[in-house]
Amino acid sequence: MDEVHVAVGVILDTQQRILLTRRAADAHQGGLWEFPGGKVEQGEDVLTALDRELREELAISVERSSPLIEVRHDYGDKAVLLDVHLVWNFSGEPKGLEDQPMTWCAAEALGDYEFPAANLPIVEAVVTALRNL
Ligand SMILES: Nc1nc2c([nH]c(=O)n2[C@H]2C[C@H](O)[C@@H](COP(=O)(O)OP(=O)(O)OP(=O)(O)O)O2)c(=O)[nH]1
Ligand SMILES: [Mg+2]
Repeated sequence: MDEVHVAVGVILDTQQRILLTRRAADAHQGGLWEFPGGKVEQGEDVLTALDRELREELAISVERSSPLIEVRHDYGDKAVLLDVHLVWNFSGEPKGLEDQPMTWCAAEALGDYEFPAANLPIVEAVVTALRNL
């Protein structure tokens, strides 16, 4: 099965809270919370894709980021490579341009949200990264 390359942003505010959005009910892994992002286009650099997706979905643009983790996961109906980056600084005020629910969540509260199965190692990596600041 072809693997879908996805640029994913763990977007932090000044208090190190994390921006979560909820996937549309009819989308793949619908209704679950996610870290914003989307598919890398043919020939596109992952950071370019991340910036483009965050502009499209949230009207923000990435100012400073660092790689966090790469996660491969096969859902059966779809295989993904999540290329996850911490977004330390961004410009603009995030708003759900696709009417997606949105919330800021402290790292220690990530366990209260339902994520797609592929996100488990991401959540662990976020908690570790923020604990070690
Ligand atoms: N953005 C994002 N996608 C995730 C996460 N976890 C996870 O399994 N995925 C999966 C769900 C999807 O199969 C794929 C991302 O695709 P997407 O639907 O966000 O892609 P996109 O924004 O380009 O949207 P579209 O072109 O399909 O409308 O990665 C996550 O935390 N964030
Ligand atoms: Mg998306």
